[in-house]
Amino acid sequence: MRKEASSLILLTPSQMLEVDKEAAKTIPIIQLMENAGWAVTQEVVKRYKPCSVLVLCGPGNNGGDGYVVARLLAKKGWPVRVAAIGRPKVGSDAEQAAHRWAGSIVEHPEDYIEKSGLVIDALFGAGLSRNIDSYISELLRKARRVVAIDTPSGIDGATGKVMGYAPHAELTVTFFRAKPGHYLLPGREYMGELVIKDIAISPVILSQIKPQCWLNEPGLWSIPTSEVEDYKYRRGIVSIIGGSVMTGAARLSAHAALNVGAGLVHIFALGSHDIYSSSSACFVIDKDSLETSLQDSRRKVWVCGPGLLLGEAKEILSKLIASNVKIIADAGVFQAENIEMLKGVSIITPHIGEFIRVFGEIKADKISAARVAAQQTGAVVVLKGADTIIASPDGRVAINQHASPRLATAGSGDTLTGVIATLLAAGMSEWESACAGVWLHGEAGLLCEHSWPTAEMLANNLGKARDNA
Ligand SMILES: NC(=O)C1=CN([C@@H]2O[C@H](COP(=O)(O)OP(=O)(O)OC[C@H]3O[C@@H](n4cnc5c(N)ncnc54)[C@H](OP(=O)(O)O)[C@@H]3O)[C@@H](O)[C@H]2O)[C@H](O)CC1
Ligand SMILES: [K+]
Repeated sequence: MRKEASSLILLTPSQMLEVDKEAAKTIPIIQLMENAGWAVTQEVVKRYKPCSVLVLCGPGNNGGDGYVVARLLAKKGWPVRVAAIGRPKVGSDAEQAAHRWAGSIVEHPEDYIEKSGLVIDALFGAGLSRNIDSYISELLRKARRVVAIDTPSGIDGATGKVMGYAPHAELTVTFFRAKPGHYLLPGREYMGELVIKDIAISPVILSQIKPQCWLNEPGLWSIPTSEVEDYKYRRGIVSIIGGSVMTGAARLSAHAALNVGAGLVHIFALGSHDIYSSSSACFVIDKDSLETSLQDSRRKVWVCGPGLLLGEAKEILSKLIASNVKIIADAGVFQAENIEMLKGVSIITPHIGEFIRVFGEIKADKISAARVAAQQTGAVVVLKGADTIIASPDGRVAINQHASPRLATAGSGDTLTGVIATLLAAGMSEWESACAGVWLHGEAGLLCEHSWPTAEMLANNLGKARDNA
């Protein structure tokens, strides 16, 4: 089902704290905590039969949620133990929640954790501020089945990084909106099933927060549908530079473009035309010079990079930039450690190795690095990986989790470039084309998950993927 763009918003832990502050103006935090604890309890009883539960409560509001869960599960007759790892501050909401827990508090959770049927991890959530210490990591290591409140403790909600240690949860229940760390790797691997629960915070607050990050799903963008009066020029023309030596990449890009609905695909071949013209009767192979081809005002979108040698990529890219066409740069273009060369390009699609070659090592995290690269080049950056990040020069970021590891096959990137080019040629914006292209590519991979897809198989599934968006 198509989701509302608002439900795809991801909030960093600091934005979430702002939300809490705003929400507290109308609903007391203790009530939000009750709602959060109730939401977790509901999800637990839905999935598990009554069993012995150990709730590990931290000193902050994450711990506060834990005390509520303990109380509600005990009320349902479940055998519950609570361990307080750090006491809540005097007068805090978490302290109030702790007071409402009438049961005992175990002093040595290490004596019970292995024997507990379920461990509720309510140690740290949005307020995680440093690495988990060795006592806590050793304790968590002993847990057999973990349900995490908000996030498994130790996962940085902003980046998905593991701060020292984090348990692998079976279920993670978060509230209002998810965080980037729920979907970025390695964090995503620690969530188990992720459930986002409404705890009565009004979405109106979001307009004050000005979110900049989304999960990449249909709803964030929409792809033009075919119309009765469609004709090839309205569907859009994609022009692809074909390498002189490595000809497979441009052919795959072209194949993908046609399969995902391009009206027309031109290939401008740098070497012999033969291999390109014999690949598909549907490709139009340019006979004119590049300069003449560029004068055709209907040909607004050009793909430069797949299968190109460095010298070829450099020379052609500068000519394309000078012609003011929209360019999607990939592969061959990233052989140069040169950011300047990319200024004037619309979309770049590097994988992590290519990204590092051009922009240098990732110092902080992938989201910040992709944002900076987008600002430096003025291009939408598609940082490809199992958690592809799409970053716009205006600061917007989308995280894609809609993909299969089986997409990691030779030529897969070339097909992605062809898809994005097609959407751009169909009139979508750079940002939307990049986001939608990444999702369609993922969907095509998921459609052939029963096998080990080749890039050609991926390309063949793109039409169906477009219909599913
Ligand atoms: N809107 C909502 O979604 C609501 C969420 N709720 C829950 O509240 C938490 C966030 O609560 P907060 O109190 O801000 O933070 P935490 O409970 O996650 O943790 C803060 C305390 O933990 C200490 N801390 C942090 N990291 C470590 C560490 N590695 N080792 C030891 N102690 C640590 C921190 O200490 P400081 O020295 O940094 O101050 C704090 O004492 C959210 O996750 C939800 O579960 C609410 O229920 C309301 C609605
Ligand atoms: K937690």
